[in-house]
Amino acid sequence: MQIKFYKYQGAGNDFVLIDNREGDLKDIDKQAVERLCDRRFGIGGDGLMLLENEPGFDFRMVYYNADGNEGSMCGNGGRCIVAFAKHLGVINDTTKFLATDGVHHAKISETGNWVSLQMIDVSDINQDGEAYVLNTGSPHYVKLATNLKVKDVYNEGYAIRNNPTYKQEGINVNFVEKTSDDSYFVRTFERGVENETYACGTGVTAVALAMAKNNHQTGAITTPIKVLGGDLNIRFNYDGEKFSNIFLEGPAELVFEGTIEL
Ligand SMILES: N[C@H](CCC[C@H](N)C(=O)O)C(=O)O
Repeated sequence: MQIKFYKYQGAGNDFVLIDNREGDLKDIDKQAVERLCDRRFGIGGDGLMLLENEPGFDFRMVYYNADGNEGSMCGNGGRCIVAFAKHLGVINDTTKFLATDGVHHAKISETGNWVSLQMIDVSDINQDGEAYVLNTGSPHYVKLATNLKVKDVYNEGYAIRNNPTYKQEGINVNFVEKTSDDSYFVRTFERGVENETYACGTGVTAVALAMAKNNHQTGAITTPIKVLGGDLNIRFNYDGEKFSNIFLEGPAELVFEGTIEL
C-alpha cells in the first residue's frame, strides 16, 4: 500500500507524520514504524505520529518512538502535529486535541510555524542523588552538568537510562548547564530513540520545572532553553508545590512530503 507522509521538525527533533483520519493505518506494526523512521532504509525521524479523529476534540495524536514502540507524550511532536493539523485544514489558530497523557490546548502563529503547546500540570518531583526525576508526559531525569558542549552525552545518558533503576521502563536523560541568569543549555539522551536527539520538548519542560525547584523560584516563570537544534521557551506558574499553566513554545516546520510503500 502506498501511503502519503509529511516530515516535520521542531528544533531539530524530527518526525514522520501521517494523516490517519480514514483509519487505514489502525494496525501499523512495530517493524513498519521502525523502518519508516530509519534514516537509511526509510524516511528518517526520531518518532512517527498518526493524526486521527477523536470525538469531542479536533484530533487525536498517536505517537511512536523511532524503535517502533508506542511512546508516551512528545512535546516537540505535539507542536509539530499542531502545525500539521493547520496544514491539513483540520484547525485554524487554536486547538484542543487528545494525546496519551490527556487533553492539550495549543496556539499556532499565522505563519503556521510557531507553536505554543500546553503541557500537563506537574506536582511530583523526586530526587535520585543530585538529579531530579519527574514526568512531564514522559519520564525524565535531569542532571546539572559542566562543559556540556563537549560532554559524552551518548555514553553517560546510555549508562543512566540502562542502570537497574530505569532499565525496564526506560527514562529520558537530560543534562543541563546554566548559560546566563535564567537561561540554560540542554542535551538529551532519548528513550525509544536510544540516542541523543537535537531537542526534546518534554525534556526541556522537565528541566525548566526542576531548575525552578532547584533555585527556589516561585510565581510566573519564563525559561528560555537552548538545545542542539535551536531554541525553545517554557512558561509556567509554580506555587512551591504544583506547576501549572505550563507552555512549551518553539518552531515547528514542514520539511518535505512524499509517498512511500508500506
Ligand atoms: N522527543 C520527545 C520525547 C519523546 C518521548 C520518548 N522519547 C519517550 O519518553 O518514550 C519530546 O519532544 O518530548
